[in-house]
Amino acid sequence: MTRVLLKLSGEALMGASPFGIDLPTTREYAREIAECARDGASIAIVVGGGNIFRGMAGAAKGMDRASADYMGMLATVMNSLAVAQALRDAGVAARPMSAIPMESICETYTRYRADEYLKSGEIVVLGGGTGSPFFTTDSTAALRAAELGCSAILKATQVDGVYDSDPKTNPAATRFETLTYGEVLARDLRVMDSAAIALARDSGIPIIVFDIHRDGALADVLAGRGRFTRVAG
Ligand SMILES: Nc1ncnc2c1ncn2[C@@H]1O[C@H](COP(=O)(O)OP(=O)(O)OP(=O)(O)O)[C@@H](O)[C@H]1O
Ligand SMILES: O=c1ccn([C@@H]2O[C@H](COP(=O)(O)O)[C@@H](O)[C@H]2O)c(=O)[nH]1
Repeated sequence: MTRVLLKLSGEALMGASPFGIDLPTTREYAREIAECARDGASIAIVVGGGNIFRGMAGAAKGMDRASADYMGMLATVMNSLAVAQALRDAGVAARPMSAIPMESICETYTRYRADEYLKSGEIVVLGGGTGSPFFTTDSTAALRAAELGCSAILKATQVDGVYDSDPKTNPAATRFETLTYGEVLARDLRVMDSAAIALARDSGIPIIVFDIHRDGALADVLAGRGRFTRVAG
């Protein structure tokens, strides 16, 4: 069975709203993820928090960086509860787990338990990032992919791959089909942070960057079809 780590951008959960969680959008992603799970994929999800809070933004406004980052991590726990609930509503077993203990809300992440749940066919939805400030959920995705033995990191985001500059600010940006980890780092292509790229490289885990907004995108990526950028060695 293919085991993959799906990194779901927090911003993707906003739908057309300016911030927060748009339930119809979240349910639509959940339906697609559930279908892939029913088709046999074993899926661990790391959820971002950019739709609710970004630590750097808080720090820029005068908060101390670590406190702002903890607020960001709490935002990812809220998102993971919403995603796990939407997955259950879509008919699959899904379990939110948090890197930061908050036992009346959800189970604390341990590698052993997450691995057991995945083996039994559940989807684990990992909130709280790494549990440490000064990191991101992209780094969390690379870390969890390595410790859970995932064959790929699927970065579900707002754009359909890695470009030579940010396509949201440069309409003339051109997309890559494939890149090496070294090229992403050397060219400072900021679709993921450099710590995440370095960790994926050191663990030999390919990263697939794709647009989550397209219908059927996840099933296509799992089948090696569709439009995406593959970052590997
Ligand atoms: N070279 C590049 N190629 C592609 N996208 C890029 C590049 N540089 C910057 N980006 C931007 O990176 C963004 C991907 O980040 P994403 O929204 O997935 O953020 P995240 O921090 O991983 O998640 P969250 O939304 O939870 O904070 C894209 O929306 C895109 O605009
Ligand atoms: O390990 C981690 C993960 C996240 N954070 C903080 O949370 C926000 C939201 O995560 P995104 O990856 O930007 O979606 C992030 O900006 C950090 O402030 C963290 O501190 N440690």
